[in-house]
Amino acid sequence: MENAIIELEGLTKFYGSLKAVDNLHLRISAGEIFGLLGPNGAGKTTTILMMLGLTEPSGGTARVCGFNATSDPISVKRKVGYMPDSVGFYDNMTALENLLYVARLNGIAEQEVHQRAQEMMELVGLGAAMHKKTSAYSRGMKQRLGLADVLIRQPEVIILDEPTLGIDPTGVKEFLQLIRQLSRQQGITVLLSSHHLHQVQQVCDRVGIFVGGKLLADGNIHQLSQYLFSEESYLVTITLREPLPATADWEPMLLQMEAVKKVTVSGASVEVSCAENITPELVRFFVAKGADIMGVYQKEYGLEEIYQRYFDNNLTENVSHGKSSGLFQRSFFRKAAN
Ligand SMILES: Nc1ncnc2c1ncn2[C@@H]1O[C@H](COP(=O)(O)OP(=O)(O)OP(=O)(O)O)[C@@H](O)[C@H]1O
Repeated sequence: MENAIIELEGLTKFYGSLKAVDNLHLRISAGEIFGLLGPNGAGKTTTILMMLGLTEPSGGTARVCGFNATSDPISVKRKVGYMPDSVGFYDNMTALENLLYVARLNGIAEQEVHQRAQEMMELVGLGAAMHKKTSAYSRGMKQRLGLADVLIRQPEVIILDEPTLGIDPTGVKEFLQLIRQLSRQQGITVLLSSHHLHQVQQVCDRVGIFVGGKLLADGNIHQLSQYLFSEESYLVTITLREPLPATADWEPMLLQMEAVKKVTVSGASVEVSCAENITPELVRFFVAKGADIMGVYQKEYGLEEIYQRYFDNNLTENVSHGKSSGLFQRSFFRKAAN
Protein backbone atom coordinates (compact mmCIF):
# COMPACT_ATOMS: atom_id res chain seq x y z
CA MET A 1 0.00 0.00 0.00
CA GLU A 2 1.36 3.40 -1.03
CA ASN A 3 1.66 6.08 1.61
CA ALA A 4 0.95 3.92 4.66
CA ILE A 5 0.94 6.03 7.81
CA ILE A 6 0.20 3.14 10.18
CA GLU A 7 2.05 -0.13 9.63
CA LEU A 8 1.56 -3.09 11.94
CA GLU A 9 3.74 -6.10 11.21
CA GLY A 10 3.13 -9.33 13.10
CA LEU A 11 2.01 -7.36 16.13
CA THR A 12 1.39 -9.70 19.06
CA LYS A 13 0.61 -9.21 22.72
CA PHE A 14 0.42 -11.75 25.51
CA TYR A 15 -1.00 -10.98 28.93
CA GLY A 16 0.41 -13.96 30.80
CA SER A 17 -0.78 -16.93 28.78
CA LEU A 18 -3.61 -14.96 27.11
CA LYS A 19 -2.87 -13.94 23.53
CA ALA A 20 -4.75 -10.64 23.38
CA VAL A 21 -3.40 -9.67 19.91
CA ASP A 22 -2.31 -12.38 17.51
CA ASN A 23 0.15 -11.65 14.71
CA LEU A 24 -1.62 -8.57 13.40
CA HIS A 25 -0.66 -7.23 9.97
CA LEU A 26 -2.31 -3.99 8.94
CA ARG A 27 -1.50 -0.92 6.85
CA ILE A 28 -3.56 2.24 6.91
CA SER A 29 -3.08 5.02 4.35
CA ALA A 30 -2.72 8.70 5.11
CA GLY A 31 -6.12 10.40 5.15
CA GLU A 32 -8.06 7.18 5.53
CA ILE A 33 -10.81 6.59 8.10
CA PHE A 34 -10.32 3.05 9.32
CA GLY A 35 -12.77 1.28 11.61
CA LEU A 36 -11.42 -1.34 13.98
CA LEU A 37 -14.49 -3.38 14.61
CA GLY A 38 -14.83 -6.16 17.12
CA PRO A 39 -16.69 -7.40 20.16
CA ASN A 40 -15.60 -6.77 23.76
CA GLY A 41 -12.24 -8.32 24.49
CA ALA A 42 -11.25 -8.64 20.80
CA GLY A 43 -7.98 -6.80 21.45
CA LYS A 44 -8.79 -3.39 19.99
CA THR A 45 -7.62 -1.33 22.96
CA THR A 46 -4.47 -3.43 23.38
CA THR A 47 -3.64 -2.82 19.70
CA ILE A 48 -4.16 0.92 20.13
CA LEU A 49 -1.99 0.99 23.25
CA MET A 50 0.82 -0.73 21.36
CA MET A 51 0.48 1.77 18.51
CA LEU A 52 0.88 4.58 21.00
CA GLY A 53 3.86 2.97 22.70
CA LEU A 54 1.87 2.71 25.93
CA THR A 55 2.29 -1.03 26.17
CA GLU A 56 5.09 -3.10 24.75
CA PRO A 57 4.33 -5.76 22.13
CA SER A 58 5.36 -9.34 22.87
CA GLY A 59 6.25 -9.61 19.18
CA GLY A 60 6.18 -7.71 15.90
CA THR A 61 6.30 -3.97 15.32
CA ALA A 62 3.99 -0.98 15.17
CA ARG A 63 5.16 1.96 13.07
CA VAL A 64 3.14 5.15 13.10
CA CYS A 65 4.07 8.17 10.95
CA GLY A 66 7.35 6.40 10.24
CA PHE A 67 8.32 5.95 13.92
CA ASN A 68 8.60 2.73 15.84
CA ALA A 69 6.04 3.04 18.63
CA THR A 70 8.06 0.88 21.02
CA SER A 71 11.52 2.38 20.59
CA ASP A 72 10.40 5.94 19.82
CA PRO A 73 7.06 6.53 21.57
CA ILE A 74 7.70 10.25 22.11
CA SER A 75 7.91 10.89 18.35
CA VAL A 76 4.71 8.91 17.84
CA LYS A 77 2.90 10.87 20.54
CA ARG A 78 3.87 14.15 18.85
CA LYS A 79 2.09 13.02 15.69
CA VAL A 80 -0.87 11.16 17.12
CA GLY A 81 -3.87 12.34 19.08
CA TYR A 82 -5.57 9.71 21.22
CA MET A 83 -9.06 10.00 22.62
CA PRO A 84 -10.00 7.24 25.07
CA ASP A 85 -13.63 6.16 25.47
CA SER A 86 -14.11 8.46 28.43
CA VAL A 87 -12.41 11.82 28.68
CA GLY A 88 -12.03 13.56 32.04
CA PHE A 89 -12.10 17.34 32.58
CA TYR A 90 -11.85 19.76 35.48
CA ASP A 91 -15.50 20.36 36.25
CA ASN A 92 -14.92 23.64 38.05
CA MET A 93 -13.32 25.15 34.95
CA THR A 94 -15.01 26.26 31.73
CA ALA A 95 -14.54 24.21 28.58
CA LEU A 96 -12.22 26.86 27.14
CA GLU A 97 -10.14 26.91 30.34
CA ASN A 98 -9.86 23.14 30.18
CA LEU A 99 -8.69 23.33 26.59
CA LEU A 100 -6.21 26.12 27.35
CA TYR A 101 -4.81 24.00 30.16
CA VAL A 102 -4.25 21.04 27.84
CA ALA A 103 -2.80 23.29 25.14
CA ARG A 104 -0.26 24.78 27.57
CA LEU A 105 0.64 21.32 28.87
CA ASN A 106 1.38 20.40 25.29
CA GLY A 107 3.76 23.33 24.96
CA ILE A 108 1.72 25.52 22.63
CA ALA A 109 3.21 29.03 22.72
CA GLU A 110 1.39 31.54 24.95
CA GLN A 111 0.94 34.10 22.14
CA GLU A 112 -1.08 31.66 20.04
CA VAL A 113 -2.76 29.49 22.65
CA HIS A 114 -5.93 31.59 23.03
CA GLN A 115 -6.62 31.98 19.36
CA ARG A 116 -5.97 28.31 18.66
CA ALA A 117 -8.20 27.13 21.53
CA GLN A 118 -11.06 29.35 20.38
CA GLU A 119 -10.68 28.12 16.80
CA MET A 120 -10.80 24.52 18.02
CA MET A 121 -13.95 25.19 20.03
CA GLU A 122 -15.60 26.60 16.92
CA LEU A 123 -14.35 23.70 14.81
CA VAL A 124 -15.93 21.08 17.06
CA GLY A 125 -19.17 23.05 17.28
CA LEU A 126 -18.78 24.30 20.85
CA GLY A 127 -18.19 27.96 20.03
CA ALA A 128 -21.36 29.08 21.79
CA ALA A 129 -20.72 26.93 24.86
CA MET A 130 -17.00 27.51 25.39
CA HIS A 131 -17.51 29.61 28.55
CA LYS A 132 -19.74 27.04 30.22
CA LYS A 133 -18.30 24.91 32.99
CA THR A 134 -17.77 21.33 31.88
CA SER A 135 -19.89 20.14 34.81
CA ALA A 136 -22.82 21.44 32.74
CA TYR A 137 -21.68 19.63 29.59
CA SER A 138 -23.57 16.64 28.21
CA ARG A 139 -21.70 13.45 27.32
CA GLY A 140 -21.80 14.41 23.62
CA MET A 141 -20.37 17.87 24.37
CA LYS A 142 -17.61 16.30 26.43
CA GLN A 143 -16.69 14.03 23.53
CA ARG A 144 -16.48 17.08 21.26
CA LEU A 145 -14.30 18.83 23.81
CA GLY A 146 -12.17 15.67 23.96
CA LEU A 147 -11.77 15.94 20.22
CA ALA A 148 -10.72 19.58 20.53
CA ASP A 149 -8.12 18.46 23.12
CA VAL A 150 -6.75 16.03 20.60
CA LEU A 151 -6.89 18.38 17.60
CA ILE A 152 -5.26 21.37 19.24
CA ARG A 153 -1.91 19.59 18.92
CA GLN A 154 -2.44 19.37 15.16
CA PRO A 155 -1.95 15.61 14.90
CA GLU A 156 -1.53 13.70 11.66
CA VAL A 157 -3.39 10.72 13.04
CA ILE A 158 -6.22 10.58 15.52
CA ILE A 159 -7.16 7.41 17.34
CA LEU A 160 -10.61 7.29 18.85
CA ASP A 161 -11.50 4.43 21.17
CA GLU A 162 -15.29 3.92 21.26
CA PRO A 163 -15.86 7.68 20.74
CA THR A 164 -19.65 7.56 20.71
CA LEU A 165 -20.19 5.56 23.89
CA GLY A 166 -23.18 6.90 25.79
CA ILE A 167 -24.12 9.62 23.27
CA ASP A 168 -27.70 9.87 22.02
CA PRO A 169 -28.41 9.02 18.34
CA THR A 170 -28.46 12.64 17.16
CA GLY A 171 -25.23 13.36 18.99
CA VAL A 172 -23.65 10.26 17.44
CA LYS A 173 -24.66 11.31 13.95
CA GLU A 174 -23.28 14.81 14.42
CA PHE A 175 -20.07 13.53 15.97
CA LEU A 176 -19.44 11.10 13.11
CA GLN A 177 -20.13 13.80 10.54
CA LEU A 178 -17.61 15.99 12.30
CA ILE A 179 -14.98 13.25 12.18
CA ARG A 180 -15.55 12.71 8.48
CA GLN A 181 -15.47 16.42 7.72
CA LEU A 182 -12.22 16.87 9.66
CA SER A 183 -10.58 13.95 7.97
CA ARG A 184 -11.59 15.14 4.51
CA GLN A 185 -10.80 18.83 5.02
CA GLN A 186 -7.54 18.43 6.90
CA GLY A 187 -6.31 15.10 5.57
CA ILE A 188 -6.19 13.61 9.05
CA THR A 189 -5.96 9.83 9.30
CA VAL A 190 -8.55 8.42 11.68
CA LEU A 191 -8.53 5.07 13.43
CA LEU A 192 -11.82 4.48 15.13
CA SER A 193 -12.45 1.51 17.36
CA SER A 194 -16.01 0.46 17.92
CA HIS A 195 -18.43 -2.40 18.23
CA HIS A 196 -21.28 -0.38 16.77
CA LEU A 197 -21.58 -1.74 13.25
CA HIS A 198 -23.94 0.89 12.02
CA GLN A 199 -21.73 3.75 13.08
CA VAL A 200 -18.61 2.23 11.60
CA GLN A 201 -20.46 1.61 8.35
CA GLN A 202 -21.54 5.26 8.18
CA VAL A 203 -18.18 6.87 8.53
CA CYS A 204 -15.29 4.53 7.69
CA ASP A 205 -13.56 4.12 4.33
CA ARG A 206 -12.32 0.71 5.38
CA VAL A 207 -13.11 -1.69 8.16
CA GLY A 208 -11.06 -4.35 9.92
CA ILE A 209 -12.98 -7.15 11.58
CA PHE A 210 -11.18 -8.10 14.72
CA VAL A 211 -12.07 -11.15 16.75
CA GLY A 212 -10.13 -13.01 19.44
CA GLY A 213 -7.02 -10.93 18.83
CA LYS A 214 -7.01 -11.68 15.09
CA LEU A 215 -7.82 -9.49 12.13
CA LEU A 216 -10.18 -11.74 10.20
CA ALA A 217 -10.65 -9.45 7.21
CA ASP A 218 -10.32 -5.88 6.09
CA GLY A 219 -11.67 -3.86 3.21
CA ASN A 220 -14.48 -1.49 2.36
CA ILE A 221 -18.03 -2.71 2.91
CA HIS A 222 -18.51 -3.52 -0.76
CA GLN A 223 -15.28 -5.55 -0.97
CA LEU A 224 -16.08 -7.49 2.19
CA SER A 225 -19.59 -8.12 0.97
CA GLN A 226 -18.36 -9.34 -2.44
CA TYR A 227 -15.75 -11.52 -0.84
CA LEU A 228 -18.12 -13.16 1.59
CA PHE A 229 -21.33 -13.20 -0.37
CA SER A 230 -20.18 -13.51 -3.95
CA GLU A 231 -22.66 -16.33 -4.51
CA GLU A 232 -25.46 -14.57 -2.65
CA SER A 233 -24.85 -10.92 -3.47
CA TYR A 234 -28.49 -9.91 -3.65
CA LEU A 235 -30.89 -10.20 -0.77
CA VAL A 236 -34.55 -9.77 -1.65
CA THR A 237 -37.13 -9.68 1.11
CA ILE A 238 -40.74 -10.19 0.12
CA THR A 239 -43.42 -9.49 2.69
CA LEU A 240 -46.70 -11.29 2.16
CA ARG A 241 -50.09 -10.45 3.64
CA GLU A 242 -50.31 -13.87 5.34
CA PRO A 243 -47.59 -16.13 6.74
CA LEU A 244 -46.59 -18.90 4.36
CA PRO A 245 -48.94 -21.90 4.76
CA ALA A 246 -47.16 -24.66 6.67
CA THR A 247 -47.98 -27.10 3.90
CA ALA A 248 -46.68 -24.91 1.06
CA ASP A 249 -43.67 -26.31 -0.76
CA TRP A 250 -42.67 -22.92 -2.11
CA GLU A 251 -39.19 -22.92 -0.61
CA PRO A 252 -37.97 -25.96 -2.57
CA MET A 253 -39.59 -24.49 -5.69
CA LEU A 254 -37.76 -21.20 -5.19
CA LEU A 255 -34.51 -23.10 -4.68
CA GLN A 256 -35.00 -24.71 -8.09
CA MET A 257 -34.44 -21.29 -9.69
CA GLU A 258 -30.85 -21.15 -10.92
CA ALA A 259 -29.91 -17.87 -9.19
CA VAL A 260 -31.52 -18.62 -5.82
CA LYS A 261 -29.01 -19.77 -3.23
CA LYS A 262 -30.90 -19.58 0.03
CA VAL A 263 -34.43 -19.00 1.26
CA THR A 264 -35.25 -17.93 4.80
CA VAL A 265 -38.82 -17.78 6.00
CA SER A 266 -39.83 -15.82 9.05
CA GLY A 267 -43.62 -15.55 9.42
CA ALA A 268 -44.97 -13.63 6.44
CA SER A 269 -41.52 -12.51 5.38
CA VAL A 270 -39.49 -14.47 2.83
CA GLU A 271 -35.82 -13.59 2.40
CA VAL A 272 -34.21 -14.83 -0.79
CA SER A 273 -30.45 -14.71 -1.34
CA CYS A 274 -29.55 -14.76 -5.02
CA ALA A 275 -26.46 -14.67 -7.19
CA GLU A 276 -28.27 -12.31 -9.62
CA ASN A 277 -30.94 -9.70 -9.24
CA ILE A 278 -34.06 -11.71 -10.02
CA THR A 279 -36.55 -9.54 -8.09
CA PRO A 280 -39.12 -9.47 -10.97
CA GLU A 281 -39.08 -13.29 -11.28
CA LEU A 282 -39.56 -13.66 -7.54
CA VAL A 283 -42.52 -11.27 -7.56
CA ARG A 284 -44.06 -13.18 -10.47
CA PHE A 285 -43.58 -16.45 -8.57
CA PHE A 286 -45.53 -15.25 -5.53
CA VAL A 287 -48.24 -13.61 -7.61
CA ALA A 288 -48.67 -16.86 -9.55
CA LYS A 289 -49.10 -18.66 -6.21
CA GLY A 290 -51.94 -16.28 -5.41
CA ALA A 291 -50.10 -14.58 -2.54
CA ASP A 292 -50.73 -10.90 -1.77
CA ILE A 293 -47.46 -8.99 -1.71
CA MET A 294 -47.28 -6.18 0.83
CA GLY A 295 -43.69 -5.17 0.19
CA VAL A 296 -40.52 -5.95 -1.77
CA TYR A 297 -37.17 -4.85 -0.44
CA GLN A 298 -33.83 -5.45 -2.06
CA LYS A 299 -30.53 -4.69 -0.44
CA GLU A 300 -26.82 -5.18 -0.60
CA TYR A 301 -25.27 -6.90 2.38
CA GLY A 302 -24.26 -4.51 5.10
CA LEU A 303 -21.73 -4.72 7.84
CA GLU A 304 -24.13 -6.45 10.15
CA GLU A 305 -24.43 -9.46 7.87
CA ILE A 306 -20.71 -9.39 7.12
CA TYR A 307 -19.95 -9.41 10.81
CA GLN A 308 -22.52 -12.13 11.41
CA ARG A 309 -20.96 -14.26 8.71
CA TYR A 310 -17.64 -14.14 10.52
CA PHE A 311 -19.39 -15.46 13.56
CA ASP A 312 -20.99 -18.38 11.75
CA ASN A 313 -18.53 -20.85 13.25
CA ASN A 314 -19.03 -19.43 16.70
CA LEU A 315 -22.77 -19.60 16.20
CA THR A 316 -22.58 -23.30 15.45
CA GLU A 317 -20.59 -23.72 18.62
CA ASN A 318 -23.11 -21.66 20.58
CA VAL A 319 -25.99 -23.66 19.23
CA SER A 320 -24.32 -26.89 20.24
CA HIS A 321 -24.15 -25.42 23.74
CA GLY A 322 -27.85 -24.71 23.63
CA LYS A 323 -27.52 -20.93 23.24
CA SER A 324 -29.37 -20.63 19.99
CA SER A 325 -29.07 -17.25 18.34
CA GLY A 326 -31.90 -15.30 16.73
CA LEU A 327 -30.61 -16.44 13.37
CA PHE A 328 -31.37 -20.05 14.18
CA GLN A 329 -34.85 -19.34 15.44
CA ARG A 330 -35.91 -18.79 11.85
CA SER A 331 -36.17 -21.56 9.32
CA PHE A 332 -33.35 -21.81 6.83
CA PHE A 333 -33.39 -23.42 3.42
CA ARG A 334 -30.03 -23.48 1.78
CA LYS A 335 -29.21 -25.03 -1.56
CA ALA A 336 -26.91 -27.98 -1.10
CA ALA A 337 -23.42 -27.36 -2.48
CA ASN A 338 -22.86 -29.18 -5.75
N1 LIG B 1 -3.76 -5.28 31.41
C1 LIG B 1 -4.31 -6.46 31.12
N2 LIG B 1 -3.94 -7.56 31.79
C2 LIG B 1 -4.47 -8.76 31.49
N3 LIG B 1 -5.37 -8.97 30.50
C3 LIG B 1 -5.77 -7.90 29.80
C4 LIG B 1 -5.27 -6.59 30.06
N4 LIG B 1 -5.83 -5.72 29.21
C5 LIG B 1 -6.67 -6.45 28.44
N5 LIG B 1 -6.63 -7.75 28.79
C6 LIG B 1 -7.35 -8.85 28.14
O1 LIG B 1 -6.95 -8.86 26.77
C7 LIG B 1 -8.06 -9.13 25.92
C8 LIG B 1 -8.23 -7.98 24.94
O2 LIG B 1 -8.65 -6.83 25.66
P1 LIG B 1 -8.87 -5.41 24.97
O3 LIG B 1 -9.22 -4.45 26.06
O4 LIG B 1 -7.69 -5.08 24.14
O5 LIG B 1 -10.11 -5.70 24.05
P2 LIG B 1 -11.12 -4.67 23.34
O6 LIG B 1 -11.36 -5.21 21.99
O7 LIG B 1 -10.58 -3.30 23.44
O8 LIG B 1 -12.41 -4.82 24.23
P3 LIG B 1 -13.48 -3.68 24.66
O9 LIG B 1 -14.32 -3.42 23.46
O10 LIG B 1 -14.22 -4.39 25.75
O11 LIG B 1 -12.71 -2.50 25.16
C9 LIG B 1 -9.26 -9.33 26.83
O12 LIG B 1 -9.41 -10.71 27.06
C10 LIG B 1 -8.86 -8.62 28.12
O13 LIG B 1 -9.47 -9.22 29.23
